[in-house]
Amino acid sequence: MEPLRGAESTVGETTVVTRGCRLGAGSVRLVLDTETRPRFGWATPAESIAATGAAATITAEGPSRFAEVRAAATALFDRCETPAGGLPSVARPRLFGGFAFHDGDHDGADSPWESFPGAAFFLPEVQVTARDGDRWLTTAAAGEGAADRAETRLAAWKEELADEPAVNAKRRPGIATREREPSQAAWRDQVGHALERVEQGSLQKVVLAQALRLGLQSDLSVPDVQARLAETYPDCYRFVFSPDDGATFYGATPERLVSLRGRTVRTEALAGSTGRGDTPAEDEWLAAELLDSTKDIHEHEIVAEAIRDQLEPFAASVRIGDRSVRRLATVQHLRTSITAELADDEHVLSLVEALHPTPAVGGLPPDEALRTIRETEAFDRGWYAAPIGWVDARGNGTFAVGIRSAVATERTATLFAGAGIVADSDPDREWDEVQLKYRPMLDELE
Ligand SMILES: C=C(O[C@H]1C=CC=C(C(=O)O)[C@@H]1O)C(=O)O
Repeated sequence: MEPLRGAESTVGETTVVTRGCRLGAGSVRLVLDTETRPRFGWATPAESIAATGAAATITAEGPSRFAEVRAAATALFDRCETPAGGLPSVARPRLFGGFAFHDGDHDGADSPWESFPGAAFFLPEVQVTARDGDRWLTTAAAGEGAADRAETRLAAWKEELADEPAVNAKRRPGIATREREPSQAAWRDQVGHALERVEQGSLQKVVLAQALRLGLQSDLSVPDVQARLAETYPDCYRFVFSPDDGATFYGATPERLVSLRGRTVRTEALAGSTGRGDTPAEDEWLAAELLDSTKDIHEHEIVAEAIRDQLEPFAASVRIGDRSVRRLATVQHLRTSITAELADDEHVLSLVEALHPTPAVGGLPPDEALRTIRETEAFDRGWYAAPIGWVDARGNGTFAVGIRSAVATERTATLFAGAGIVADSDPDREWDEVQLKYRPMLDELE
């Protein structure tokens, strides 16, 4: 069907019909394995979702992409007919997608992001949600005969999902070639230039990233990778998005940008890192050192304060939790949870727009940091470190920050990772930190 573009939306003409039913226990893997595009996967400790096929799509470009998607999403849900009696919240249709990191084009050499617009969302033809030991199937169809098609789809997928094929997710593709951007020598120069700006006082913090381009020895199965990441990173947001037959963006990110339920906002500051120890005692020692590190606390507080400042105009109250250590398989981070109660009803995409990019992935002041990133990084960030997630008809939703991520085709993968540069940052230590942040994606490929 016609894409529903943010600016030139055709949504007003379209009626979308949704249907849903309960399926019972099981996984959502079969939907992720489908050849149909777009496809989206989302897994948290609370729920797993797989979605495929587009009953409607929304795309937008440039700085107004957040507002355009918000307007098109609202218009689309206004045209959505749900079954009489409604659907339980777990089974309600959602729009899945995300945004590019930068406002404008940033075409580095050989960008792997060709099939990723500035913003892309879709209302899936098929959505399966697993939560609390149950699975729910939701189907949608648009235009003429929509109700019949949504019902036929429901019956067909209900049957399809009754049998779960056994899958062996153990095989990794293997790595044939590696290409780093930048080299370690060039990185030292880049961090040196950023530090000069910090010393001059025009910049407090900038997050510089690196890219690792891999050629793979055999075909990559992203659903297999996601199954393995569920074992190693169960507490992270595990996501997969293939907008079309081109590349797939996937990752296991520890960082929530924002979630909104009613008027309750949950977000966090995650910045400041150290490694894992070989023993529990060494882990504890590293965590204690991190909690005591003036440089890391400074790097972290810039993020916590910026998030509080961005939320305050929307909020009746903002609560900043205690600083703690978030321990992941290969790294440990400083983390502060931040919650807010909104003064009025808001759409989650308004909060996404206000918060992105936090200084955990951009820097401070934001404009100077973004300029430094554009002038320094010789590759296209694409959707790396940008908001990815879902939104529903009520304007609720959850968005993660797309770090610990890769963009891949069957035989190539480009991994991204970055580090916050502040006064006192040491280029070689930051280099080592970036290598640790590649591990979640790298370990699943080699
Ligand atoms: C930018 C990344 O991590 C951010 C999140 C946690 C800790 C970070 C740090 O210590 O630099 C970064 O701000 C990345 O993983 O690519």
